[in-house]
Amino acid sequence: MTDEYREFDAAGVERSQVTAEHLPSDADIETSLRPKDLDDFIGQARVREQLQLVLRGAKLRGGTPDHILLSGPPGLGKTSMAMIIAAELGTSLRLTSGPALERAGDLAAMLSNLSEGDVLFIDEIHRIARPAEEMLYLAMEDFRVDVVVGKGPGATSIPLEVAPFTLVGATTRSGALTGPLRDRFGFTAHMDFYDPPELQRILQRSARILGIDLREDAAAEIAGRSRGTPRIANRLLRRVRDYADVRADGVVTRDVAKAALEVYDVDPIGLDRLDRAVLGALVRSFGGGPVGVSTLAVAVGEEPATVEEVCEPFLVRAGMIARTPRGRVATQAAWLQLGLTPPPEAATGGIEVRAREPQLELFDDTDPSAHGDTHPSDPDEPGARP
Ligand SMILES: Nc1ncnc2c1ncn2[C@@H]1O[C@H](COP(=O)(O)OP(=O)(O)OP(=O)(O)O)[C@@H](O)[C@H]1O
Ligand SMILES: [Mg+2]
Repeated sequence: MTDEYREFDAAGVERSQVTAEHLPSDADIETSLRPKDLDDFIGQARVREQLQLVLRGAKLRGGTPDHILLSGPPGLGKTSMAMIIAAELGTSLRLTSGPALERAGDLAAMLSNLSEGDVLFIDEIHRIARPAEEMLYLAMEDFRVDVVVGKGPGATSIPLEVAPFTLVGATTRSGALTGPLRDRFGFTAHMDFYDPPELQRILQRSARILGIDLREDAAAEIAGRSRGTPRIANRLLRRVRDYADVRADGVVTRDVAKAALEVYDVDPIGLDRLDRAVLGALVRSFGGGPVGVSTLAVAVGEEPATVEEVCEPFLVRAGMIARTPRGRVATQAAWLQLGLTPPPEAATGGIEVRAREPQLELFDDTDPSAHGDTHPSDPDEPGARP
């Protein structure tokens, strides 16, 4: 591994190659790999179709489209999509982020600089400060802002016109948005994890751009370990390229990809260090749950937000964690993933888990052979069936 690609966290621990978080080393490469227009954007067929209608409709009428909210886990293409929206509209994109808009004045300056039809992109919009958020309501609805000058009884508010613009907000936590803000978006696009064939096409496109000789079965292998996330797929591709260049003849075959991913500790379904830590804590320290997300975060030494936004969505999607009103619960798949026998009351995944009731029937009315898993009853295992 070359040093320029290595990332370390505050504690000096090397960052995993498979987290979906945006790392500084991504910056340049991501720019070159970003899809440029809607046709170039692979996957998210539904979102693309919906967006196309929103954008074309506005173009036909010669107006600006409604404000658009893009929501979904990190690395699925929200920023790319915002850039595409501006490109499709043939307007310019102004970029900022929620945490940068601490004071309403910052936002007022941004808004008053917009030209008609511009796209204003606010990344991490759920982190916008309250005063800026209130100013945004008015700007989104009436295309004006009230700038307060002075303090106390002498303060006056000066109304300021804002050119009609389209706000594109991106968030990894649409649930954290206040109701009034969410209501002011005319269209919300939910970006979902990509399936392996889509990731394979993304990898092949990236390989073409980066000049990597990537064989089809190798692309499939990497796609399967990318956690449904294009950013991770592209990152793994770069790691596999390093390996191919250093230890092979530069050609990425399936065997080269497999060997490389093994070196980088990417497990066959793409779980990373944090995923495994969360599953391990949930199962081993909390007996499978239910446990609150902040308790879980403390147990693995991470911020609750990271566990909730970066790690959990994929584990839920992979059917390993269930969210219940009483907390997070490990499903049978999670126990099996860790090589442990699931207790009888473990959820099967994707179902609502009920409060303390005898759940033995849960197994009895499923045909074990149907999912190739016989749930052996180990007499030493607590909770094993007689
Ligand atoms: N549909 C896609 N087709 C091809 N490449 C994609 C696609 N979606 C994302 N990518 C690639 O993944 C990278 C990450 O995407 P992007 O930065 O848009 O994600 P994001 O959702 O904004 O992430 P974050 O929440 O961390 O800001 C991009 O550089 C791009 O190369
Ligand atoms: Mg982004």
